[in-house]
Amino acid sequence: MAGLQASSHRLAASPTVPLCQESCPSSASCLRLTFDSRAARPLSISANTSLAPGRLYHSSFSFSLSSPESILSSSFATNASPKDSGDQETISDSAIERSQRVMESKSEMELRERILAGEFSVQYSGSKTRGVREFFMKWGKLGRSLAYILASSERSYLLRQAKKVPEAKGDVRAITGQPFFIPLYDLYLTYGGIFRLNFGPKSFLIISDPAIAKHLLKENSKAYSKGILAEILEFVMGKGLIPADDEVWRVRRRAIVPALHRKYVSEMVGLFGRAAENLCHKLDTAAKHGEDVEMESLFSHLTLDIIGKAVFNYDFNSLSRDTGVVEAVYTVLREAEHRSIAIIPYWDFPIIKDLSPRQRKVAAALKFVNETLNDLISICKKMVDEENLKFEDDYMNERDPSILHFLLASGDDVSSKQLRDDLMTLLIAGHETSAAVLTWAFYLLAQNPTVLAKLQHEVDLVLGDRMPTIEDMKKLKYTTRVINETLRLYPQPPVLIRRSLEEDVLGNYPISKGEDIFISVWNLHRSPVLWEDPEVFRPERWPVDGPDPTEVTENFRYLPFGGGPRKCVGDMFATFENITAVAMVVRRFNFELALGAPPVGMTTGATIHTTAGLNMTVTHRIRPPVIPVIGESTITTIEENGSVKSSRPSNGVVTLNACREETQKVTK
Ligand code: HEM
Repeated sequence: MAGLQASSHRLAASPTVPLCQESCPSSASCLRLTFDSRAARPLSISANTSLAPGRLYHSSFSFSLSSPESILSSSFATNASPKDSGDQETISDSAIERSQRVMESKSEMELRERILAGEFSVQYSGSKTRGVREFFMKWGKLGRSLAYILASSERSYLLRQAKKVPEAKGDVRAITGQPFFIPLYDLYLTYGGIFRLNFGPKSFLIISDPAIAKHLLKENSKAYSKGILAEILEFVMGKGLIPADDEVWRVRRRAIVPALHRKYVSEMVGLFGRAAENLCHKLDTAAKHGEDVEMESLFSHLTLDIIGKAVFNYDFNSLSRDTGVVEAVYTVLREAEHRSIAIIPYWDFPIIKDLSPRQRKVAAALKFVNETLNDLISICKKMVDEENLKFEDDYMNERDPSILHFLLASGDDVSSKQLRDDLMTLLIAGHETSAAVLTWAFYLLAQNPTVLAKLQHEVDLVLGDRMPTIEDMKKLKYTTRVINETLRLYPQPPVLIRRSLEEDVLGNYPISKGEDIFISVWNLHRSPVLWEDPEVFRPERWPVDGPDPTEVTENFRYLPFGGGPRKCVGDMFATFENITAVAMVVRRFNFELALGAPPVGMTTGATIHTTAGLNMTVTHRIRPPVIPVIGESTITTIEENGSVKSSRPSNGVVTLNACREETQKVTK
C-alpha cells in the first residue's frame, strides 16, 4: 500500500466519470480528475510513493473532498514501479512487478475475451478479413504483403478501439499566466506517462515516460520530425540543424559535428576562461561598490560573447558595450522565443506582418543580422583562400579557430544561405541554453550554502588562481555534478517537440500520423517515480567517482542534451563552458539573493527564464588559507603574516583531512 497526498489544490473530482479504460478491472472506483479552469495552480501533489509513468492508476481510491479548498488525502494501491531509492523502497520490486503483470494480463485477457465475443466485429468484421487474407495468401509475395497490411490495419483498429490514450482537457486559463510545463507536471501526476491534452482545437500527446522518450528520440527517431518547432523557427533558422528535415539534417550534421573536435574544444576552454574573466571584472566593480547585480543578463552577455567567437569569430563584446548588432541579435532571439509560446501565428498574416511595429522591427533586425553573418562568411572565405591550407581532421586555424573557418576550410560544399542558417542555429542553440543553465545554477547555489562551500573547496584545490585548461575539466568533478544537477532541475529546453510522420505505437497505444508530441523533460527530471526527492538540489546524487550522467547511463529518465541521432552537438562544449564560468566566479565571490528583490519566478520561451531577473548581492570571497598543489605531495599554506609556506604531509599524500587539519592549525 502506498500513500499519496495532494494538498493546496483546487480540483474538481467527478466520481461519475471513470478515468480508466472500460477494460480496467477497477474502473468503478476510478475517478476522472478535471481541473477547475479558475484555479491558479490546478494541483500540487507531493507523493511519497512510486507512480508508474505511462500507466493509469487503477486504484481503490478513498478521498475526502468537503469543499473546493479541502485537502484531498488518498491512499491507493497503485501499479507503480520503483524509483531510484534502492533500499528505501516502500513497496517491494517483486510485488510491484507481480501486480503489474496481473493488471497487464487481466486487461489483455479481457481484451481477448471482448474480441472473441465479437464486440468489435459489429463495426468491423474480423472474420471477413480473415477470409480475404487467406485468399491473398495464395497470391505469393505480393498477396502476402497485402494480407500483412490488412492484418496490421485490423490489429491497429482493434487496438485503437480498446486502447485509447488517457485524455486531459486543458483550459487555456490554467495554462497561460504560468510556464506551460508546470500544469503539464500536475497533469502527468494524474494521467501518467502518456496522455493527450486537448487544448481548444489543438491536441498534443504529452510524454513523461523514459521508455517512450527513448522510442521517440532513438529507437524510432526516423518516424518523427521537429513539427511545430520547425515551423516556428523557420523564419530565423531556415534549414539549420535544429529544425532541418531528415534529408538536409543528415548532410549538415555530418559536416558540422567534426568541427567540434577535441583540439577545438580545448582551445575553447581558453576562450571560456577569458570571457568569464571579463564577467569577474564586472562583478568585482559591483562588489567594491556594494551594488546588486542582475546575473541573468550578465550570463546572457557572457554566453553571447563566447558563442560569437566560437562559431564565427565575431567579438560581440556585449559584456562591455551595447552595439547595434547585439541589439539586433537580441531582438531576433526574443522573437524566436515569443513565437515558440504564442497561441496564434499572427506574424504569418500578410497585413500584420507589414503593419505591426514589432514585426517590422524583427524584420529589420533579422536583415541586419543576416547581412552581418554574410559579411563574416565573406571575410572568412577570403582568409581561407589566402591560407596555406593543409586540411586534417583536427584542423584549426590559430588566428580563427571558429566553426565557420573549419567548415570553409573543409571544402564544405554548401550555399551561403545554408551556411548562414547553420551559423544562426548554432548561435541560438548555444547562447540561451548555457545562459539559462548558469542562471539557475547560481540561483540554486545561493540557496544551498553547503553545496557552494564544497564547490568552492574543489575549485580552490584544482585551480587555485590559475586559468582553467581542458585537463581541469576532468578534475572539477563536483563542479560537473553541480551542472548535471542544475540541468536536471532546470532542463533547457524543458520540453522537446516532435511530430509523427507515420502511424506508430507509443507505450501500447497506437497513434496516427501527424500527432504533435511534447516530451516533457521537466516531468521526467522531476518525476517522483524516477527520482528520490526529485525537488531537492543534490549534486551528490551522482557520485563524483562514477560516470557522468547522460541519457545513456540514466536510460532516458535524464535528458539534459536530448538523445538519439538528434542529440545536442554542443554537449561537451556547453558543459565545459558552464564548468569554467561557475568555477571562475565562485572562487572569487560569494553571493546571495538580493534583499528586497522580487521573488525569482519562472517564465518560458525556448529555455526557462526568470520572471524579473536574478538579482544578487556579490561580495569578495576571503579564501581559506590552504592551497594544496595537486599532483605534488606538498601542502602550501599561507601564514598569518601573509608568507607562503610549503610542507609535506607526514605520509606524503595530500588528503582533504590533512588540508583541513593544516587549515585549522594555521587559523588557530
Ligand atoms: C547547456 C547548454 C545546452 C543545452 C542544455 C542544450 C540542449 C540541447 C537539446 C536538449 C537538444 C536536442 C533538441 C531536440 O532533440 O529537439 C539540442 C540540440 C542541439 N544543440 Fe544544444 N544545448 C546546449 C548547448 C549547445 C551549444 C553550445 C551548441 C553549439 C555549439 C548547441 C547546438 C545544438 C544543435 C546544433 C542541436 C541540434 C542537433 C540536431 O538536431 O542534430 N547546443 N541541444
